Amino acid sequence: MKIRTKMIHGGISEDATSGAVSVPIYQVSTYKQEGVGQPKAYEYSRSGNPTRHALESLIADLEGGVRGFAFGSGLAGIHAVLSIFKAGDHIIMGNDVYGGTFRLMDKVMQNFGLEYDLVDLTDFSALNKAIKPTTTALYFETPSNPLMKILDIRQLTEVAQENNLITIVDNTFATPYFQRPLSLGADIVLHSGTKYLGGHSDVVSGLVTTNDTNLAERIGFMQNSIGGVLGPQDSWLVQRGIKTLALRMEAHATNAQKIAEFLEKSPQVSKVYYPGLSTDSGYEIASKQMSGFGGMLSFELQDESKVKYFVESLKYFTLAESLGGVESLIEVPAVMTHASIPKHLREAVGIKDGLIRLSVGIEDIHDLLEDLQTAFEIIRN
Ligand SMILES: Cc1ncc(COP(=O)(O)O)c(C=O)c1O
Ligand SMILES: N[C@@H](CCSC[C@H](N)C(=O)O)C(=O)O
Repeated sequence: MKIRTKMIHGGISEDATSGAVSVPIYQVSTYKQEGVGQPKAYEYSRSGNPTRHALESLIADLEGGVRGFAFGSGLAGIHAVLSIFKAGDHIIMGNDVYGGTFRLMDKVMQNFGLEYDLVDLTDFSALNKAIKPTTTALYFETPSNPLMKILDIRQLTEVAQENNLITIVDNTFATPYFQRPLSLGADIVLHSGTKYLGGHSDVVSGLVTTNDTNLAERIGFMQNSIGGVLGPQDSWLVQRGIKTLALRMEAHATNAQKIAEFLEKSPQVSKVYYPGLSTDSGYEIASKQMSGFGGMLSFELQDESKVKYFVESLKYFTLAESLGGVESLIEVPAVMTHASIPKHLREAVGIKDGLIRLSVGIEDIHDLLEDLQTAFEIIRN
């Protein structure tokens, strides 16, 4: 089955008992048992729920995993995954990750004894130097949030395998439509389902999958033990969102490419970060491992002092945190999505105070370009 068909017919896509072509919302907490300790398919909705199970089987199918897991947020999913490790284990994390992921590692997991180092994973000698006898996993995003840094999944997983490390890839920006890390050697893939998978800025969720049955067992144990599961209504919303993922991702990427090319030509812009530009440092690897470049881009203005004025001058780009919905959003990572990373660390990886991030929606491109053009004119005057 091709990926576009899988989005509609993959996993569990209809109700076995009624024939309903959309899996119903099983709004239930518990299930009648046939005898003492004899549940049928489900026993309690934290441990399993048919609507959530349908979504979980879909993400596994889309990413090529053996089992999927749905959580109440992307961070709840990341927390469950990091919880499979033990105190003293060391994790190497890409140095350009979502601010909340950094905060979870630095301020929460570290208190439980998990150790970590942030490493520039485009630099293989830095990676090799960072590996210690206690290193157990390699964790990264590609494209990364917010610099759209592209990491070579195949090469990184080869290093990880040579050193017995588990590779965990946050595939939120690319989605399984444009990139499937498990097929490139990764062990665990995770998503903020809040973003492109849900696709309509109306649900917070997290999805995880793996192609390793032992890891699936460990993640499943943590999902049930910690309990940060996704509710049935939200599971249904995410599954519905995924049905149109292919169409949306094509539209996001087409618009983002045009906006990136427009920004690159603007005299008021000093730098554009978008892997679909042939001048971008990630273009070559992205062309190899992705089938499209996605809908996210960042840029810097020549005059950093105009950033606030610029982002507040737009009509169709809503000033808001989050991404991946049908509507275009704009934000300033240093003070919004990545404010939880200390300034010196942010600046060391290149997240300047003036960096602007766009989540390019699927509106008419002419309106989006006109909106940006008008804002440039406003700040010039
Ligand atoms: C790349 C990435 N991963 C994970 C997360 C966490 O997801 P959530 O907000 O759904 O917890 C986010 C954003 O929040 C993100 O941008
Ligand atoms: N204020 C929130 C930050 C949400 S960021 C949401 C998303 N990952 C994005 O990058 O836009 C927090 O502190 O958690």
